[in-house]
Amino acid sequence: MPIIYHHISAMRTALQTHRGQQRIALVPTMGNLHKGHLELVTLAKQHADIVIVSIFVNPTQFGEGEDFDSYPRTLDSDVAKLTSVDADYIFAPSIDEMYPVLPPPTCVLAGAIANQLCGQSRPGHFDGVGIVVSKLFNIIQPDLAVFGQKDYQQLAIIKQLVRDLSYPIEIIGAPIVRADDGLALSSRNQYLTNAERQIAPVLHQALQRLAQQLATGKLSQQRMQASLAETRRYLTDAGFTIDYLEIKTDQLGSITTAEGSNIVEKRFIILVAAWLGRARLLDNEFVTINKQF
Ligand SMILES: Nc1ncnc2c1ncn2[C@@H]1O[C@H](COP(=O)(O)OP(=O)(O)OP(=O)(O)O)[C@@H](O)[C@H]1O
Ligand SMILES: CC(C)(CO)[C@@H](O)C(=O)[O-]
Ligand code: BAL
Repeated sequence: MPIIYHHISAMRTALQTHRGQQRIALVPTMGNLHKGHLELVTLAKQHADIVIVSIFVNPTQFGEGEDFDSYPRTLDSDVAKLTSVDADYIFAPSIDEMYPVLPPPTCVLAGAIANQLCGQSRPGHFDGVGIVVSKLFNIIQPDLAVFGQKDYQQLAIIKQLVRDLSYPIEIIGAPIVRADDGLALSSRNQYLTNAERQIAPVLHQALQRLAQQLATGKLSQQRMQASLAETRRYLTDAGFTIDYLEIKTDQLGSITTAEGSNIVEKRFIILVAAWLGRARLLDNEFVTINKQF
């Protein structure tokens, strides 16, 4: 069973016996763990000797009117799940422990990459992620940290944070873990009613369909926009309210258009966020253009 620490000083002391001798991995989470989180731990175990899972529902990344109060907090069952994958430590601090002053006057801002996609509909969200992840990195000082590709923008922002603040930490992106019907696992899936849960896999199906359309033939800006518009209609008809459906480079830059309006990139990513009832679902899918085009 993993050892649980609620205080920064005790967590740091425990890690002293490992530091320098064993490779330490951090898996940051907000708890209410599912198979997606457990895969992050399994991946971390493959790259490190000691795995710490942090469980902290971080208030600074929730906006006004968001689900901070109702976010599921399930520490006992999380501990049981982490025992099954052999996690070594759980770091589960209180809000006071993490934030002596709330909101913290110190900011970690990610710039342009954070002002698009999820950052547009959740202003300040990535500032909150930036500060809490910086704090976790400083407290744990891991050799590596694992984040899921489901939250692709978050992963890109954390890679930028590590580069810009010179953290000596390797960042590993873990593939999206899905239910059998293709729905990306997420703690917020439990906000779906039974009827909505039947519809939810359409999100991934729509991404796969769009990816297939875009991967074949010469891809012009017009054809890309038409396929995006058609997919937006398809999702809206299925009952989703689309927050965004966009195509970006793997670094989350804009797609470039050459003369003749053809798309330059041969590999790019489709990203979507869409509401279904009370749940805001995220997903993404990479597209690689078939070689002959
Ligand atoms: N299905 C998944 N596949 C891979 N990684 C995942 C998956 N779901 C969550 N993660 C990763 O787990 C880490 C912790 O995420 P978090 O605790 O917010 O879980 P979540 O299921 O994404 O919850 P939420 O519903 O709040 O988005 C993040 O790095 C996230 O990308
Ligand atoms: C990285 C994280 C644990 C920071 O609170 C959170 O944003 C999440 O669960 O993805
Ligand atoms: N997994 C992302 C955390 C959040 O939605 O706040």
